[in-house]
Amino acid sequence: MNDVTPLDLRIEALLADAQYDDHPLRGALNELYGEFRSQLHLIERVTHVSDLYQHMAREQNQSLLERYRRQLKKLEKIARISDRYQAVMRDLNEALKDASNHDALTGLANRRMLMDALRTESNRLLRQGRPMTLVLADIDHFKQINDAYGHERGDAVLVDIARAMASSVREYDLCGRWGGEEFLIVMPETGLPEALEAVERMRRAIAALHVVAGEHNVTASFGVAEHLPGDHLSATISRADTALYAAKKLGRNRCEVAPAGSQPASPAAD
Ligand SMILES: Nc1nc2c(ncn2[C@@H]2O[C@H](COP(=O)(O)OP(=O)(O)OP(=O)(O)O)[C@@H](O)[C@H]2O)c(=O)[nH]1
Repeated sequence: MNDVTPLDLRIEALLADAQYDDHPLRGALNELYGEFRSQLHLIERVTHVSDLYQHMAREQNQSLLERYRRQLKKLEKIARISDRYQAVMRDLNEALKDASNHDALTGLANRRMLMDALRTESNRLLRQGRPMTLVLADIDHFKQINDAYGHERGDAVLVDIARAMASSVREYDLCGRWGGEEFLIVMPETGLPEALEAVERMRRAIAALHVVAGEHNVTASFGVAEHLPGDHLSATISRADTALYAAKKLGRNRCEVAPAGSQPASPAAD
């Protein structure tokens, strides 16, 4: 409501005064004042509607802001869940990769990982023109452990021997389980003299476990073959195997070195 001003009071008093009833300007003043009041009323209504509109717009803005904040919170929650899900998937993938590359019993590299490493290393060494050495190790009289103490004890001995061998090689050598009670050690950029030193460390570490198999302390035999750039992998593995067989024949708990250069196996497996 508009306030009544002193001018309003004055005009209203003039219009009410009987002495001006016949004044020629009275009618015009009355009309003008009436017009003024109705314009004022109109302005008040427009102002009121505008206030209402602004209030509604403010409310709408606030509810939009509120909805935006709620959506943002939901999105943040979804992003957190997605991050956690991705981390779980990453861990699962790692675990899967780890399981597919490692032997479940000993934790060493399995045959698949050994073959991958062999291919990678032989290609790298071919480019660099450098040798590597492969060592096949086989536990002696292992069957007697199983026969005397049971398969579980045999498994435990395999784990101990695997640990002893892996800790006897350098960190860039790869010691893996080739199968059964047989192990393969890949020694990149390694010539025969260094490889034989590592084999001797392994042989001693196994003997030092003092695991008894029947009448024997458990030992291992080793076959060593140098892989020169250009050699076929399958041929080198085969030479190491032949040398291992020779070590067994010559009394076990020893190492034999394959003669250089002979390529007995088919290169098709490379
Ligand atoms: N406990 C256990 N035994 C295994 C495993 N893999 C292979 N073997 C056993 O290892 C034994 C290997 O026996 P053989 O091949 O006769 O060789 P060995 O008794 O070690 O004799 P030499 O190699 O000639 O010195 C077998 O009895 C297999 O059952 C395994 O994962 N766990």
